Amino acid sequence: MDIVTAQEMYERDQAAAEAGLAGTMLMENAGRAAAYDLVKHIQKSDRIIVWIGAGSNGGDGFVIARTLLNLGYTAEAVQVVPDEKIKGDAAVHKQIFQASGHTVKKWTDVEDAEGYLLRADVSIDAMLGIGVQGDLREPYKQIVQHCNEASLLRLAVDLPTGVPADEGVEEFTAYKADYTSVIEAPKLSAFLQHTQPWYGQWSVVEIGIPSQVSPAVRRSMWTVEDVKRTLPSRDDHSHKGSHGKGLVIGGSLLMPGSAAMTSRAALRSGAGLIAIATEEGAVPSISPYVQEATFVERETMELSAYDGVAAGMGIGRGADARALVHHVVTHTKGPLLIDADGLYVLKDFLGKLEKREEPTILTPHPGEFAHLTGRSIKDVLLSPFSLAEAFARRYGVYLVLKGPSTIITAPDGEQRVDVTGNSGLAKGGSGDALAGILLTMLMQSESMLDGLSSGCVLHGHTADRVVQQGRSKVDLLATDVIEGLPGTFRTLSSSIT
Ligand SMILES: NC(=O)C1=CN([C@@H]2O[C@H](COP(=O)(O)OP(=O)(O)OC[C@H]3O[C@@H](n4cnc5c(N)ncnc54)[C@H](O)[C@@H]3O)[C@@H](O)[C@H]2O)[C@@H](O)CC1
Ligand SMILES: [K+]
Repeated sequence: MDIVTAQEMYERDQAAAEAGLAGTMLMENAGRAAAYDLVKHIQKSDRIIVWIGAGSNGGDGFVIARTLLNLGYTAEAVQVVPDEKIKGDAAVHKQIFQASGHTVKKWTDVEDAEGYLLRADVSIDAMLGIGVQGDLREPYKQIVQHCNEASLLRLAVDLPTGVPADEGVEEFTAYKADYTSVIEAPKLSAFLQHTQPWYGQWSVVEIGIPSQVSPAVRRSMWTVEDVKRTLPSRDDHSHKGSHGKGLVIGGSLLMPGSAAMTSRAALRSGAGLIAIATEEGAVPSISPYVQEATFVERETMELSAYDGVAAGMGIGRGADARALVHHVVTHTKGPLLIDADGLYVLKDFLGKLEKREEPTILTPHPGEFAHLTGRSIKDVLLSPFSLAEAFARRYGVYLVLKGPSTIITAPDGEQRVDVTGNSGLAKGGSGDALAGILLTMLMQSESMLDGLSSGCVLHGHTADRVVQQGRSKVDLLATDVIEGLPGTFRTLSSSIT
């Protein structure tokens, strides 16, 4: 499913119009689709207010109110702006609403706003959508404040009023939705840490724009269904060499667990062979946890003898670590993933990445990405899509920017978003497990972007499954996720079991 900016959404509407789907038709489709989606959250006995703003989001509101009344719900349409502001397609639908025998109520006629809201059970916000610019003006602001304080179910259409569609906007006042029915495609703000909570739960309603006419968007969600569709199958005649021979360069005397978890996660994800290059003193702690792995010495390791290398977890941030990662970056010929401490020390010679011919994969969380880019974490969280794209293009790398919505960016700027996983993953070790899964995926997948996206979903989806099956978000450990991988592979494809 595509993820769009406001501009891309307008281009899509425009393309539909050129194909003959007039704005009024799309509005009818959007309003009806949203109404049928929203009623899943509404009881027949509920008293509903539909708030209608000045633009096309308000136009959707007239269609929604008419549809709800047709279905026998108790709904009032409240127009929050003067009549002359209702124009174009929205005016057409206002007229249809009135010609159907319904009355449009005006916000200016509402006396005792608090009492009015107290009598309602459900509020449907069709005030503003992707057209919002700057902070809310009146009367939107006071209506939003009243609604946010009232104890009613808050539903929204396309976006909660006031939430910007795009990234980069820090300050705004917005309607706090419990649920949002998103029109046609999710907007960037549905995935950002500071805007996503305003949506509540959300899902997307399809409004009839033919995909053939939609301008291509190089940004989409990657889901369990996509993993099922693309996961490499395991040939009956395969041998251990067919599934990838990987090298994990990580761990140290004080941090042996990281390399252990990365290696075990790689093997649990189907890698054929895993070798570990670690500090000698760490071997006794690592080997019992991952008996299938072999060990090589860092001084003599053959960096080009592997189908994939993952480096950096638990190596520390000192001069030795820096020299190690420099050596790895300049001598590894095949695909190379760098994580954790490796990213920290990489900062000093980022330019070396541009010279690599085989894929480089960096897997930072926002703090590590802030360090790599010299930006603040706040900037990264405000504009992760554009910063990730610029970085991936500049250094020619695949960037896996981890978070509740993980953004995977290819060197050509194409982006995927994985929203699986839960707060139980916000713990030490999660990144090590993910790096191991990604190491295997990058050795086995025909498309690097598909493989990395699937690796992220495998990790998050497994965490979700393990939590559903008895662990909680409080006690979930990275090792639980690794041991949950077999269950995930079993459920994903019959050809894998
Ligand atoms: N053909 C289309 O374009 C379709 C549009 N659709 C709906 O239309 C919406 C986009 O419509 P519009 O482009 O008219 O935009 P909006 O309906 O989001 O809002 C535009 C209006 O908001 C006012 N406004 C902007 N910022 C404001 C602020 N800070 N305070 C107060 N008022 C402000 C503008 O003056 C304008 O009157 C989508 O979100 C979607 O809900 C759907 O009906 C599907 C089809
Ligand atoms: K809205």
